[in-house]
Amino acid sequence: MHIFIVGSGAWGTAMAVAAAHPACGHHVTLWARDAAQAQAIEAQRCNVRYLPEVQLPAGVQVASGPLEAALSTAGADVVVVGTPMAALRSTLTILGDADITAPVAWLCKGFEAPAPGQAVGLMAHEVAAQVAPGLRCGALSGPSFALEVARAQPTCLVAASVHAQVREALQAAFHSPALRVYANADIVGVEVGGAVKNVMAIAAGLCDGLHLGLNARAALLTRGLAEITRLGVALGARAETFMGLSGMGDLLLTATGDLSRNRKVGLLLAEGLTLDAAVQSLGHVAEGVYSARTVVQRAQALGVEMPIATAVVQLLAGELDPRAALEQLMGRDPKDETA
Ligand SMILES: NC(=O)C1=CN([C@@H]2O[C@H](COP(=O)(O)OP(=O)(O)OC[C@H]3O[C@@H](n4cnc5c(N)ncnc54)[C@H](O)[C@@H]3O)[C@@H](O)[C@H]2O)C=CC1
Ligand SMILES: O=C(CO)COP(=O)(O)O
Repeated sequence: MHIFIVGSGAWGTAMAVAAAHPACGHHVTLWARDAAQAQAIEAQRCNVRYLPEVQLPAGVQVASGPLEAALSTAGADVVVVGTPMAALRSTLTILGDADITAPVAWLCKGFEAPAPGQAVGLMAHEVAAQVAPGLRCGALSGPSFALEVARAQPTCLVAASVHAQVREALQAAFHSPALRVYANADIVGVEVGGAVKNVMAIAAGLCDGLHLGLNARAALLTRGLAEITRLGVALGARAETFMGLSGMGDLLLTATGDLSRNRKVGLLLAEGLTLDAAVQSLGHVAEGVYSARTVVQRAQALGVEMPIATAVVQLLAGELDPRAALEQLMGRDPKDETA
């Protein structure tokens, strides 16, 4: 197969490496918006800026220049959008205008900040429905740190789409002995799980950075998953999805794994860094920082309570310090666990 990946950050590059690995054996075009970055990746056969120490297999070809032209030259079987959420709308607009007929999948995990003239921020599949309704598309998500995938360490992903053709194309493109790709028709659940776990991972970083203890972290993850599930179900997802790879799986990984950028934001805030300083020090996107407010707005609009996510929003806005957030959460009235 020929796979075209838009965006050459850590994750786009790792997925290019995975698909071109001899175990998968596909031909990949990795498109970078910055020509100088594309040249550097090609010259070194390594993305030193975003994924150092991993060599690109021979099957990866690096491209740049106008995206429309690169896409039409490539004639890809699958197109993958590996940009952050903030660039999804503009990228899907280009793909929609180019009348791409191949299946399209995005890798980003977030909720959009409200676009101009829009009351609420959208999930990725809602953005696609707005700007590129003709695309056959879906999400590729699940617990997966880029570095481990690029090193062919065992990983499971989930391909989510309402179109069986898209789910099957993603499995054909990426399934290998190192990378199992499950299919799930519940795109709402998969997207909510992938986006909201980033917000919970910021909270988990804070929890660990403040040395609140293992009990506290287990409580945070469990009640965090309850919040994620409540919001997802209210948005139309199936509750079972949140016990899967994009729910519990990605929450566990991101909230406890030190490769997570979202968790790192929480750890750095606990050290007393400002949000700007924490974000600057990452050198990569931490989607939870940008999604948290939209997540809470969508929850409020549906009458869904999300006390942990709400505390994260207040913390990120500088309206609450971590200790006050803890008091706010622990001071809530007793509740029925399953309510
Ligand atoms: N890094 C990881 O382990 C994983 C990341 N993700 C998700 O994938 C998305 C991308 O993450 P990373 O690659 O890690 O981010 P990153 O911060 O490493 O790289 C972002 C890349 O996107 C590029 N970019 C930004 N705007 C663009 C545009 N308009 N067109 C083309 N390229 C553009 C940047 O130049 C940069 O190369 C995020 O939503 C993240 O949550 C999902 C699973 C794993
Ligand atoms: O989504 C991820 C792992 O599945 C990556 O998480 P971070 O963006 O927090 O590094």
